[in-house]
Amino acid sequence: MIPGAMIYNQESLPWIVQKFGGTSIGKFLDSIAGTIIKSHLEKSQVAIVCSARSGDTKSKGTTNKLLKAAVEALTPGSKEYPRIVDEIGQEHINASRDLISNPEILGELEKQLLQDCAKLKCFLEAAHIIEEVSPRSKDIIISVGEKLSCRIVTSVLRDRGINAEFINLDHIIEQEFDADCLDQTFYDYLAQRIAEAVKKCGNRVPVVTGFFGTVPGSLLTNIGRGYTDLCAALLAAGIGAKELQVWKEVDGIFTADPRKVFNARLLPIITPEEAAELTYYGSEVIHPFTMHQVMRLNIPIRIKNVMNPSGKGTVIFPDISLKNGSLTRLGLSELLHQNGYHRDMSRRHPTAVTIKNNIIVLNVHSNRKTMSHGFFAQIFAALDNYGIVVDLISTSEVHVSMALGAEIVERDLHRALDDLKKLGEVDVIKNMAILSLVGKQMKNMVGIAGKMFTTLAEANVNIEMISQGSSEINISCVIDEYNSERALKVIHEQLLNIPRKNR
Ligand SMILES: Nc1ncnc2c1ncn2[C@@H]1O[C@H](COP(=O)(O)OP(=O)(O)O)[C@@H](O)[C@H]1O
Ligand SMILES: N[C@@H](CC(=O)OP(=O)(O)O)C(=O)O
Repeated sequence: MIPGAMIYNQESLPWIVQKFGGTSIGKFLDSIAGTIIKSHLEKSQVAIVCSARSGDTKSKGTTNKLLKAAVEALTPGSKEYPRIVDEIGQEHINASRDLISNPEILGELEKQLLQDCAKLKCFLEAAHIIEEVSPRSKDIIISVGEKLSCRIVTSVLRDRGINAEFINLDHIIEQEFDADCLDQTFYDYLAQRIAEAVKKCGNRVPVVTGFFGTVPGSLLTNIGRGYTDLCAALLAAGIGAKELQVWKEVDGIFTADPRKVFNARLLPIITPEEAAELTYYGSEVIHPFTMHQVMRLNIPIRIKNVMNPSGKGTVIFPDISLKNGSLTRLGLSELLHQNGYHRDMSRRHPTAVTIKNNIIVLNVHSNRKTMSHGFFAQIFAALDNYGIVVDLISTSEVHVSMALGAEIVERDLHRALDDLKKLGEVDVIKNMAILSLVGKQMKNMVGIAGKMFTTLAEANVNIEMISQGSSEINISCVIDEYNSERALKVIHEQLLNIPRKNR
């Protein structure tokens, strides 16, 4: 390359999609732009998808601040929401000044950032006047986070000699869809639309807002927080990428949360079902909708660490790779054996253990002496009426125990309880945790449940409820949240701390 010449995507190379989370952009943009993206451009065409910027933690990040501004806009006489927007604007300008040396690029960027913030202030002002923030308005408010973040990333890349282009997905959805039934047709449409937007960039490196437009029924309601992972997966699917890389601040997926279990092992490979189960039950490494969109097209996901870019990370590999032989092409069949999988993809040992805190248990004991048909149906109808999702369930003929995430609105819970009390005796236990042992086809591992519960008993951990679903992949129990970290550690020690030669 001629010194000083701009770097572009090279059309003959295969695509990879790289997704960067908010805290990574907040803390490591210098190395993301200067090292990570640059080095991948040598072997691939790269498309970047970014979340809204966060400082040290997601809880103090831009998306949470924007949601707070939306709440403030509804508070009579509040002066807080314009202040929050100014604070967000200033943080982004400060970050840009720290990272960009070219005065022209910086000047243009600051102008754009100020414009986005001014527009947001007007929007919030209007919401304040009409005293209404609809789900759709909330989406528009949070979309500013990804816009500001992607503008900075694009400018920093240009400053480092990479010819990047900002892509805003605000208006990507032009067709009508039924908000109550966002099926694969909708996701296929989105994948194709996002890919079209990216292809319009030609050989410039696309920097795509992880926020994707007017999702019917609202993005926050129908997809939820962490939606950027799904956006990246849809782009990977639409563009036919050879790999989706999700960059985080952890080396990959471990046998347990590495912040809590210090000798947790990094898993070089994992099946999508196992990754989904871990994500759902507390190890929030990737948005749960992400997996399906890429796996169905045989595209692997690699979780990598922005603080350790040369690490291999964890590969979530598509099961179908096994069937059509592409696993060998991906260089994974050897890895598969080394990592405790049999050829039929069952596991020799459990894969990981995870904890989901902040759980409520509901016990319903039927008031009839004999089983009346419709008892279960009535329970689920009562919960469904108030949009309450059940994480785990265990039943006998006249007794149902359910574990629910405690983020349920208190009012909805009370109303559901009133309905449930008509069916029988109900008791509610708060501050509980779900402990899940995950592993593909665990039902074939004779004695594993026995070992799990003996280990907990020996550690004096009382079990409130047990569930081994038909999924074959998860044995879960509900324990007191107070015991959760200790339980995680003993289960890891006894069931996952497997000597290398036996793995
Ligand atoms: N089994 C697991 N493997 C890896 N990380 C896990 C696991 N369980 C929980 N975690 C936690 O998930 C977090 C995900 O990475 P991080 O980059 O910090 O998140 P985010 O992108 O949401 O900011 C880590 O902080 C890690 O401690
Ligand atoms: N900014 C959004 C979207 C997102 O995907 O975030 P992250 O990639 O940092 O989890 C959120 O906070 O939910």
